[in-house]
Amino acid sequence: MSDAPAPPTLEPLPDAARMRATDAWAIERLGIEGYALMRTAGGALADAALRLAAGRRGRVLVVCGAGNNGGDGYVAATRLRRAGLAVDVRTTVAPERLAGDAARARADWPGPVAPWTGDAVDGAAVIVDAILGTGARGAPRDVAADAIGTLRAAARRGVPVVACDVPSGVDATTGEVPGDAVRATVTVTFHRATSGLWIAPGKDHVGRLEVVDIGIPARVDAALDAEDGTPPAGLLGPAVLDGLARRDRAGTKFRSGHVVVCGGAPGMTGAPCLSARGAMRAGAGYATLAVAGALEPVVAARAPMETLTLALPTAPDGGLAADAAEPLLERLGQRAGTLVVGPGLGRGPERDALVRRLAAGHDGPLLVDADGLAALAGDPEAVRAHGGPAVLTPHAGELARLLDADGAAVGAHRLAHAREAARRSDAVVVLKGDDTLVVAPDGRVAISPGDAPGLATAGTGDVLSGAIGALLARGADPFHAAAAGVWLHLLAGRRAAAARGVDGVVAGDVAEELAAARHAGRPRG
Ligand SMILES: NC(=O)C1=CN([C@@H]2O[C@H](COP(=O)(O)OP(=O)(O)OC[C@H]3O[C@@H](n4cnc5c(N)ncnc54)[C@H](O)[C@@H]3O)[C@@H](O)[C@H]2O)[C@H](O)CC1
Ligand SMILES: [K+]
Repeated sequence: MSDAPAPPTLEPLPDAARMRATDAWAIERLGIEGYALMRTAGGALADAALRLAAGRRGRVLVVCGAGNNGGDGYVAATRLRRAGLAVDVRTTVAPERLAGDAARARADWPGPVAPWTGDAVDGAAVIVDAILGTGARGAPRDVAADAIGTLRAAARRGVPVVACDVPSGVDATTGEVPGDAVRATVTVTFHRATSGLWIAPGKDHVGRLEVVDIGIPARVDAALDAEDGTPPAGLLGPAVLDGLARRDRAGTKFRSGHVVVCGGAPGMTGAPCLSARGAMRAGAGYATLAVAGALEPVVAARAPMETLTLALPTAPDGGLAADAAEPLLERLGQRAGTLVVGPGLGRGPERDALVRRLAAGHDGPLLVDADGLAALAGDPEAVRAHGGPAVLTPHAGELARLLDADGAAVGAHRLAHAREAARRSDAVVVLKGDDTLVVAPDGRVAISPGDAPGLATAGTGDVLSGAIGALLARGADPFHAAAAGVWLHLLAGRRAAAARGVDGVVAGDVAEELAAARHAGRPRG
């Protein structure tokens, strides 16, 4: 059973290399003048600065770097001056280092250009950051580093900052912030937002994001997609729901998808129940809670009434025993189940052995979450023993443990670590956060737009595991199931917050809202 083959079309988020290729294609193959692109870009930057300057007294400070990002800054300065504003242009490099369009933009600026000094921010009403763009490499160095630090301090004091294309110091591809970075009020980016603008920690420097059409035709993206093996990252949106299988008149509860949630331990019986509830509300026709026999009565009492329970061997500590694997595998095989292992599972050698035996023995879709991931600490390769589609759903701390990496390093290099986990496990990895990243072993990436603070509460991860499990059970391929599950969960979180207030949301509300999230705007879906 497989869903529609066409991949969902999400808003593309190219990396810096793809943006350069796009630029080059438009200029070299379509004959679009590079300086025309720069004039449009700089004009949009000036418009954003004008809006921020309204009602504020003082000069606009435009800080220009060595490349075309600085070139956009000179164009913006020229426009702002023409609009009647006092403009102070500062440069982080000697003007003779400028070349090409940037040198031309510098020459077209009718005012003086002074070298960067820290006191330039004094009395500035608005600052335009045109220091580093998609051509930046590594942590800011030299004068650029000094200027970025000063701009950051000015922003902290409340001076609005417009970033040109990307806040200087943020890596446009990965969202990494290797040194200091500008914190923008508004980031004006050109043609398409790059992936780094949506990935933490860079995402937190972007402020309001404006994507401006600078006249590069969409067919350039299509031509480059056809040339490249791996498409650019995509921003999750409603299109991710396209192609998901739906129930039909001739269907049965098993055809709607069977999810088996394996988890639960003394003191943690709610987690598997929330996961099962998420699965049922995301479309599963049938859900089974596979738990330690000693806990089965408790779980049965708490579980959604539409679910079944399966009592399995209990370990001396009251959680699941390693030899629960065989009866569970038998049940999975009988009823073509998707296995979600981990919610509230608890830790310890019995669980370590159980998770490994399940991964190796189950050949249907598998999702490993929470304590299930802890059982694979330092050994994501263990998932490779699993023959079928697999999804891992760690948050940063769980991913650090899985990879035996430093927690702070995972936070600073989220995309790189998610990619490493996907490569080593050969599974789709969902690295959870405000910028949830969905990464496939073949290099595909989908990024959540986030902005659902109501989800920051206990148990919402369990609901997500069930939702993705339901989509896997219905036959979606693991990347599509994971991406669609993350999107539905995000919408459900926003809906729950709209109904209850951000601080009143509990995980059960999110599970209940999954159904409405799936059907919103798609009455038949
Ligand atoms: N997207 C488009 O189609 C257009 C984009 N435009 C703008 O062009 C920049 C990219 O320009 P580029 O010259 O390639 O790179 P930068 O401006 O980012 O400058 C690179 C320059 O900076 C120096 N440098 C690199 N790394 C560091 C560092 N870590 N510390 C200090 N200095 C550094 C080095 O000298 C490099 O040469 C894009 O962002 C848009 O703003 C076009 O204007 C319109 C079309
Ligand atoms: K910039």
